[in-house]
Amino acid sequence: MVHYKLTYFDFRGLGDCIRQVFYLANVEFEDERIVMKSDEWKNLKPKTPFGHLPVLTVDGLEIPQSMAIVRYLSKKFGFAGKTPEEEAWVDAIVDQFKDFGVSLRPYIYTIFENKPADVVEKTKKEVAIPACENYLRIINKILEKSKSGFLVGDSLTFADLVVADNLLSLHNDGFIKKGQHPKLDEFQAKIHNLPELKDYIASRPSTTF
Ligand SMILES: N[C@@H](CCC(=O)N[C@@H](CS)C(=O)NCC(=O)O)C(=O)O
Repeated sequence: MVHYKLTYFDFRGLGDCIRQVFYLANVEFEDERIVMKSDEWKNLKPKTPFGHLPVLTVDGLEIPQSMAIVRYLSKKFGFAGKTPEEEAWVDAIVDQFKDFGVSLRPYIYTIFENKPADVVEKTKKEVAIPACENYLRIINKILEKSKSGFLVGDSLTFADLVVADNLLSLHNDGFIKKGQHPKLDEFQAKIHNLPELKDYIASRPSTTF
């Protein structure tokens, strides 16, 4: 049996969609959770392929980069799209999610660098909120056209996992208010209530992001 070990931090972040693929596929994995501000991470960081987590170890082979990992597992377990065109759309949505993350950076830095409250608020208003509105508009538009309620095709793909978990973070951060985007709320609930995921989602440590 293949031995999978996922090394990530003790929050959802970029790692939880990977954990969720294992639950969906009902495949055992070692879920190694590390505290970011710890000596354990300080010692491990230089030994990782790219100096970041997540890293997936497959029978001793290390694979870095969250989206490469989730795509690799999804291809193996059948959640990457059923045709080359579906695969392209799954990748496009995930790339859009990554672009959204990049566009939020100036705002996130104001928080990490403890900038004065007025600078944080200004960056939130001028950068983060418009970026968020643009991203949510794109996802909404895709869902409005979807007949299955999934983002691509008629079954779940890893794009659904990535987007649904990110929507939860945007709710937790106050970027989305309950009821403001019913289609997105409905979508997130649909994914997180899938029978294969429901118990894990209910029992996982509750973190803001
Ligand atoms: N593009 C990378 C980004 C990885 C990344 O930035 N990971 C963060 C946690 S989400 C990290 O390792 N932070 C700790 C550090 O850089 O020391 C991916 O998607 O895996």
